[in-house]
Amino acid sequence: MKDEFAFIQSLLPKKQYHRSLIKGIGDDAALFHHGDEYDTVVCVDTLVENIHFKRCTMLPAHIGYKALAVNLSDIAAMGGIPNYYLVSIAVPKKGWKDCEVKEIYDGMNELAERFKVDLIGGDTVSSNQELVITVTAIGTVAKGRRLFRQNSKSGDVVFVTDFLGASAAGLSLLLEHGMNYPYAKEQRELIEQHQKPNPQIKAGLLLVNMGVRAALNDISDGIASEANELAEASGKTIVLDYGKIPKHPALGSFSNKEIEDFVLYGGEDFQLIGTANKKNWDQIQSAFHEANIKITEIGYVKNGEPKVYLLKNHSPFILDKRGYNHFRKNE
Ligand SMILES: Nc1ncnc2c1ncn2[C@@H]1O[C@H](COP(=O)(O)OP(=O)(O)OP(=O)(O)O)[C@@H](O)[C@H]1O
Ligand SMILES: Cc1ncc(C[n+]2csc(CCOP(=O)(O)O)c2C)c(N)n1
Ligand SMILES: [Mg+2]
Ligand SMILES: [Mg+2]
Ligand SMILES: [Mg+2]
Repeated sequence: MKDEFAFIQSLLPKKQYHRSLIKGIGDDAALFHHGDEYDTVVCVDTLVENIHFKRCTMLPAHIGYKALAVNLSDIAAMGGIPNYYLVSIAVPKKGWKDCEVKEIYDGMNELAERFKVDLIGGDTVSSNQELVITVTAIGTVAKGRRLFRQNSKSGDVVFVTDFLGASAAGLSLLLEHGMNYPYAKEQRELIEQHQKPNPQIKAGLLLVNMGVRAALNDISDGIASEANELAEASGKTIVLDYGKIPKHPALGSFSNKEIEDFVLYGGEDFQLIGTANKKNWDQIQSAFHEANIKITEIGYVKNGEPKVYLLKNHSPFILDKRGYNHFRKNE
């Protein structure tokens, strides 16, 4: 296989059996009609040993925590509330103690308790080499209020939550020094963001509860990739200003080139990038301020080809859909 996204495009079904389906393949999660007040939202994501983590980058509890977090992040990107999750785990025949596998579940449980999500099932199998964990998350979103990637309109503000770049920087430290190294406080902050990302459920909900039109996507593959997904889904041009993108304050010891790579292409920050009507922007900012969630304007949407431009030192260049792509070489 050459390209993850081209493969997914080739899977789009030509027909649909159920009228209750609102959105299938193509967003962070699928959505279908459920009752009068809510729609159901469902997503699934997998972590694979030596692709998403190594034994030297994550403890078992981190693996569990992150496997659930990446799914709750997709629910957040739809403006949903997570309710349930299922876990499928393939455990290598050698190298994993029972208590370590249990710790994976302890890590999941820590996050599940925070967001009040119930473990309702799963599957347990063996594998020959590597550990694989797949989580399916199920939630609800207020009827008609979902935040699809295709919702961007010309004139919208582009925004991002919190800071970017921490996870990739944390990973680079872990790959260089491992977990048992006397890291400085700032370095530990970056590592924590990599091992235990915080799904922005509250941010998605704030937008939904305000009833504003917004497009939303969570940042798993890097902002360059996710901004392109918004542009493609909405058929609009997105212009981002590099100077306005909030870089994690603990990145200070890295070079400008490294910071740029982490922020634009690193991925796994699990922040939300979105667009919203300019006329609602003040209201959105106040609501986020009150909820103590950082949100930053980083660009705008305009009519044109579905592309992303990045303004750096006032000159624009095309920001390619580069970032993490399974099957492609990731620079
Ligand atoms: N193998 C597959 N079969 C069917 N649908 C798929 C498959 N892989 C991905 N999809 C669907 O394609 C869309 C995009 O998936 P993708 O995994 O890129 O999004 P994501 O989960 O938000 O990102 P990430 O996995 O990087 O966190 C989703 O609707 C997803 O359900
Ligand atoms: C050991 C190790 N090497 C590299 C990475 C980086 N990485 C792996 S998958 C991915 C994108 C998100 O995954 P997906 O698209 O499947 O959601 C990224 C940025 C890592 N986490 N651990
Ligand atoms: Mg996503
Ligand atoms: Mg996915
Ligand atoms: Mg991905």
